[in-house]
Amino acid sequence: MSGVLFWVSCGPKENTNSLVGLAYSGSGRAQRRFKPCIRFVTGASAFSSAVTAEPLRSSEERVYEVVLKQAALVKEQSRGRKTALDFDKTYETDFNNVELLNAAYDRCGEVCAEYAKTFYLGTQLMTAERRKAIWAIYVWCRRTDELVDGPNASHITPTALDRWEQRLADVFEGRPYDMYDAALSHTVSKYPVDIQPFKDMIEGMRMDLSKSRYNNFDELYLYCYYVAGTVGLMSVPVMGIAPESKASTESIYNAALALGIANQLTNILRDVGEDARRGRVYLPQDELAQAGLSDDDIFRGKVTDKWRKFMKGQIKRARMFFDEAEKGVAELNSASRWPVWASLLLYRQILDSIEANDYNNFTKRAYVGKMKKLLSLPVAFGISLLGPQNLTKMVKR
Ligand SMILES: CC(C)=CCC/C(C)=C/CC/C(C)=C/CC/C(C)=C/[C@@H]1[C@@H](COP(=O)(O)OP(=O)(O)O)[C@]1(C)CC/C=C(\C)CC/C=C(\C)CCC=C(C)C
Ligand SMILES: [Mn+2]
Repeated sequence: MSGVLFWVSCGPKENTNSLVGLAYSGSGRAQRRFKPCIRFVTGASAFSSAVTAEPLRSSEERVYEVVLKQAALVKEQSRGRKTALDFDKTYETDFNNVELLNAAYDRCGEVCAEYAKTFYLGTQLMTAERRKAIWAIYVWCRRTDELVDGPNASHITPTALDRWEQRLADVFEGRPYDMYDAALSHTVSKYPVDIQPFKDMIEGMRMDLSKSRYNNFDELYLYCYYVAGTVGLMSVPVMGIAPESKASTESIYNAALALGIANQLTNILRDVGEDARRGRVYLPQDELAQAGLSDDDIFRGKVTDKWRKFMKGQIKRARMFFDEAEKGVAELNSASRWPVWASLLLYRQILDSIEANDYNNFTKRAYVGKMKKLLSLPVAFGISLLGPQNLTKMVKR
């Protein structure tokens, strides 16, 4: 992959970068047949989509196909199709490129340290190569999210997202536009990372532009996959699977997907009030109706017994996704487990905080205090070494 370091300045005409505030800050295996797992609403999938010609498939089934494809790619690599070593050799022969490349990765690390301090700390145990690659992926995700969530979000059009996607294709083909892209270009050449989850994340951003209500959990699940489940699928090929793991690749990817879904559901539950003030309701409309609630109750923002009961159910489902995710962490390369446990523990505690706020997610932001955040790091470290059960046993002793 020569040429990865020569990013071209003639990117998409609309400078998507300038719309992404942080971009130039500078500182900134149980073989399983498909089995729909965590379903709350068990009725037939209401996800019929606009594409009526397609047979009715639930979002979970559609997403599981992506999971299988990603898992197959990793297997291909382990059969020796493309090895990290081959690429290292290419770069080690050109010192200047290596210097530039390192600078590009350093910039990614800086962004990561600025935007996600705890996560950045958590990456410190990973091998230098993997850590840098995770930073590069993080930065691309952050920039993509900033397109629709950042200060210039109101100017973002579907065309801008199309350009961002074209640029992504260029990055995957070794034609990066800037330093951050260059790091990602190198990462995707080195690890068996597929473009599909990246494209899907952009699809999630498109969804955010056009959709502000979700009829049922099936629709919400798809959205959560797009904007967060994809992160799990992008990260596993870099974090690596433990050589001693007996689990199927599919089951590990499934756990990674579950962690993304759990995180996003948690985000949604935390931000109910904030989202409502932007005219958005991510909670499934049919479940709200079943609980005797409507958008108006959300806009009114009063914590009632109906609301508490509804929220308990939503929190329970998010926790089930976290539980599903936990099963996969022990299968990752040992050095990669720590940041994953750290992020899992931190996010799951947001759910505890919503409960502690007596389910007032209209005007009180659930958060994890500094002390608890800091404590999560050694706890995550302990779990990543000993496993959750063994750690609990040790603590109880
Ligand atoms: C080790 C580790 C945690 C790696 C992931 C690193 C990475 C590439 C993170 C990217 C995160 C990102 C910027 C995503 C863009 C879309 C987005 C913002 C999603 C939400 C994240 C939370 O961010 P924040 O609180 O800042 O949200 P606001 O924008 O402020 O609303 C998400 C909720 C999703 C994040 C999803 C993950 C971190 C999934 C992680 C899953 C894995 C790493 C797989 C682990 C593997 C197994 C086997 C369990
Ligand atoms: Mn966001």
